[in-house]
Amino acid sequence: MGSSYEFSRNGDNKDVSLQELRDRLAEFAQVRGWDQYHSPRNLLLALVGEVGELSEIFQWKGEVARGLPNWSSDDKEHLEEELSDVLLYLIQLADVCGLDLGQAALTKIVKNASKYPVTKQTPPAPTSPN
Ligand SMILES: Nc1ccn([C@H]2C[C@H](O)[C@@H](COP(=O)(O)OP(=O)(O)OP(=O)(O)O)O2)c(=O)n1
Repeated sequence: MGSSYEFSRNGDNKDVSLQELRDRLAEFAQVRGWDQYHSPRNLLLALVGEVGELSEIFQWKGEVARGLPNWSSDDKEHLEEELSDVLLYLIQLADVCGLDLGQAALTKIVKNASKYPVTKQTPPAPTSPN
């Protein structure tokens, strides 16, 4: 039983679409009979729980440099997993709400751009020679 691609990874490095993730998640839930539990509220609570697990990774670490230069590969793998859990629940939440998350996000980016137009940046003040 199970889908032909259930355990396959994206081996050719092509972009993964939100639609593919949505479809795979829908099948994952459907073949396990978990649809009944995947109400919007339950998925939201699961999402918030995973955001908590994601936060724990950064808890007490102080500021973290971009690119995580000093992190072990185990720590980075853990971060990948928790980020994925958040994304996967977010995609499922949008799906059971009947929303197109990709289109909604694109629309929101356009809206953000008109709310925050690019302005000419004032260069930083020169430092005093003495
Ligand atoms: N009813 C469920 C249960 C799990 N998942 C999927 C979405 C998440 O990607 C992952 C979450 O699984 P766990 O609840 O086992 O959480 P973790 O993977 O974070 O495990 P743990 O909390 O033990 O670290 O599984 C799902 O879609 N629907």
